[in-house]
Amino acid sequence: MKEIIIATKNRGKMKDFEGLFATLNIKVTSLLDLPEEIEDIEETGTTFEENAAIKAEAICEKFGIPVIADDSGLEVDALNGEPGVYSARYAGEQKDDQANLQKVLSRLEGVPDSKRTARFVCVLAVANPGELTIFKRGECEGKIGHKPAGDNGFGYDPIFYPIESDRTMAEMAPAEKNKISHRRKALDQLVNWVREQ
Ligand SMILES: O=c1[nH]c(=O)c2ncn([C@@H]3O[C@H](COP(=O)(O)OP(=O)(O)OP(=O)(O)O)[C@@H](O)[C@H]3O)c2[nH]1
Ligand SMILES: [Mg+2]
Repeated sequence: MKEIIIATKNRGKMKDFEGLFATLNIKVTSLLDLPEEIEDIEETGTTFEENAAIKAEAICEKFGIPVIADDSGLEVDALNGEPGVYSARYAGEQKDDQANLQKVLSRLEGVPDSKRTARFVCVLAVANPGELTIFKRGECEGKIGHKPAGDNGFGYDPIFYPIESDRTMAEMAPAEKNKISHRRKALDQLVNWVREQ
């Protein structure tokens, strides 16, 4: 079985990836699974692409092997695209999913359903030693609800209704989220690209 490192410390993302890569017969290892502790990588970019490249290239350089990184987030139209690249730390440095989603809900108070459109974005960067980093992007359109619902997933999943769904992403089974998610779409693009090589 092939193995690939995903430059992430986010357990929610890793759960998604484990499901997504299982069908490809690839074992995924996160930065939390490595024997040595990996220092936090500062995400100084202002785009998903920049931050994904920073993470993938830092770990690729350290180990000299191919690495995938995921930079992702939620863009809410009524908030001019916020929280965007700052999704993980929207309510502060402690990366608190509950506080983050409550902040979105309170900023959207009084905003009618028709204006609660949003999307999840996922950019995957693949860094290979001595090669240019490549990027694949996936987006999942939806709407922000009025209160959290569901216990699955992570982050903003309990307040995000994918388009034409009457359930939030946190109310969906993991396999169901993995059929329609931004992460799934970005990975599909990446798999297609690999097949074309
Ligand atoms: O409900 C959600 N379902 C998702 O599927 C999803 N994907 C991303 N997000 C949000 O966007 C941040 C990523 O920020 P991010 O890419 O910098 O990752 P992170 O800092 O959490 O971990 P790392 O991969 O950098 O180690 C996350 O923390 C979440 O708040 C999601 N929320
Ligand atoms: Mg991060």
